[in-house]
Amino acid sequence: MTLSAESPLRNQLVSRLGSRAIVFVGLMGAGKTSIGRRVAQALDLPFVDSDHEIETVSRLTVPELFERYGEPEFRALEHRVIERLVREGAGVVSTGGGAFMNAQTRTIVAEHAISVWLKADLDVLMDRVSKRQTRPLLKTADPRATMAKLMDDRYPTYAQADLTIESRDEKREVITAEVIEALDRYLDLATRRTASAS
Ligand SMILES: Nc1ncnc2c1ncn2[C@@H]1O[C@H](COP(=O)(O)OP(=O)(O)O)[C@@H](O)[C@H]1O
Ligand SMILES: O=C(O)C1=C[C@@H](OP(=O)(O)O)[C@@H](O)[C@H](O)C1
Ligand SMILES: [Mg+2]
Repeated sequence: MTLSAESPLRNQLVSRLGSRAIVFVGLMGAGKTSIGRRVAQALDLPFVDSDHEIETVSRLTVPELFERYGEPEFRALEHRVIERLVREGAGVVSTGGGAFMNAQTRTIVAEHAISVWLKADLDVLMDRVSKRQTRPLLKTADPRATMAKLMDDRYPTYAQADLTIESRDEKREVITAEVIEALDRYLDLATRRTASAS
């Protein structure tokens, strides 16, 4: 899906968005980084991936951060980075899979952003994460069982996001278009509600 910067649909959506960011949440492999980037491109908005931003500010990779300083330090930095990005209204922000589990991060996101949960089933997630070995949490004896446990632990929390999109085995362009349509419907409804209340 490509919307030109002058497209009326794009302009209406972006104007209804105001200073809010669009924040992607969901498990590793759900497509937050790749779909987030495409949504930003289609809407002509800036794109930031929180893992990438963390790597820039720390000058370490995510696996190096986990190894040298441990997960709690990574989580603290992740919260600070996301808080800054979301408060800045930084366009589209794709978070790492654990970020939305932090209650303070969820509060900041609820106040300053529209959250989109990319939801995928276990087979899809495992297929996608198997291509790269860059996720420390999956360096276990049984990564599939680890991912299944993370689904159980995290899905009730991801479900608190404003929108849920099934990130199934479909072309990235199809999922991107579905996200934009869902955002458009959500913002349209919110605008109507505000208009009828005033
Ligand atoms: N709809 C899709 N179809 C095929 N591959 C996909 C799709 N969405 C994401 N991917 C691929 O799956 C891998 C994981 O996606 P990524 O965006 O890094 O997920 P996340 O940031 O949620 O962990 C990447 O190689 C990405 O290109
Ligand atoms: O689920 C998690 O806790 C993590 C997800 C990763 O990001 P992606 O979800 O983009 O893979 C990255 O932040 C880190 O490895 C921890
Ligand atoms: Mg990612």
